[in-house]
Amino acid sequence: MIRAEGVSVFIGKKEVVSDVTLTCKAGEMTALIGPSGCGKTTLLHALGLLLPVNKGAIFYKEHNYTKASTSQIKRFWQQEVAFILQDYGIMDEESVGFNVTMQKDLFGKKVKGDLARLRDVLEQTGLSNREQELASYLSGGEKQRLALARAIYKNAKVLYADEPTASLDAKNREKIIALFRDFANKGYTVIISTHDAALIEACDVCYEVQSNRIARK
Ligand SMILES: Nc1ncnc2c1ncn2[C@@H]1O[C@H](COP(=O)(O)OP(=O)(O)OP(=O)(O)O)[C@@H](O)[C@H]1O
Repeated sequence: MIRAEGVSVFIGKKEVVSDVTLTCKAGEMTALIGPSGCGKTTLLHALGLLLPVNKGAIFYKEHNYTKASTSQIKRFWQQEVAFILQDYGIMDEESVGFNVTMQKDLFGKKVKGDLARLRDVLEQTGLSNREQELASYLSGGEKQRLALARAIYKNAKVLYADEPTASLDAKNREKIIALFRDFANKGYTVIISTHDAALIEACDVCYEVQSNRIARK
């Protein structure tokens, strides 16, 4: 569970996120919605501790992370969460397999980790048999699916996604929405910034960033 209490974020002198109080519950998909430029990505980044907040606090499991040390925040990123962001967080010069498992010999190219599970998550995300390929060969939509494969492999407890279906065709969109649903059904927290009507429809809670309104289905 991720909770924002009275959170405001300024970029320069501009208040981009204003006094947000929001709980993103475990087992639910929460959509951050609103017109372009209203602050969805900024709020998503603040909820993921990628951006400092200027007012208020972010809580994870009742622990106030606004006061956390750098090492506590790093542990949160490494052990608890996964990000599917617009700039992907994918290492282009590494293989697909490495990008999922994040394990290999220091100077080798061999993919390490749990290979059966790696192949399973690649199949789930429509990237079967591509573990040896360089990530730079993937399209934008494939890279987003690769980031989701990493999140599933990692068993992340909180998933942050920024416009995750923006560059997908209808078939892959459906597949990815179903995977997000599975994630939430396992009891994990899913937070998604999106304009996609089909994805919004699949969410349990919608938060309108501009008006600070919450709609629960
Ligand atoms: N690094 C930055 N420097 C200056 N302004 C920024 C920066 N990041 C965001 N902004 C501004 O903050 C506002 C909110 O941006 P944000 O990306 O959070 O909006 P968004 O709702 O996610 O938009 P979109 O739907 O178009 O992705 C915008 O006006 C944007 O120009």
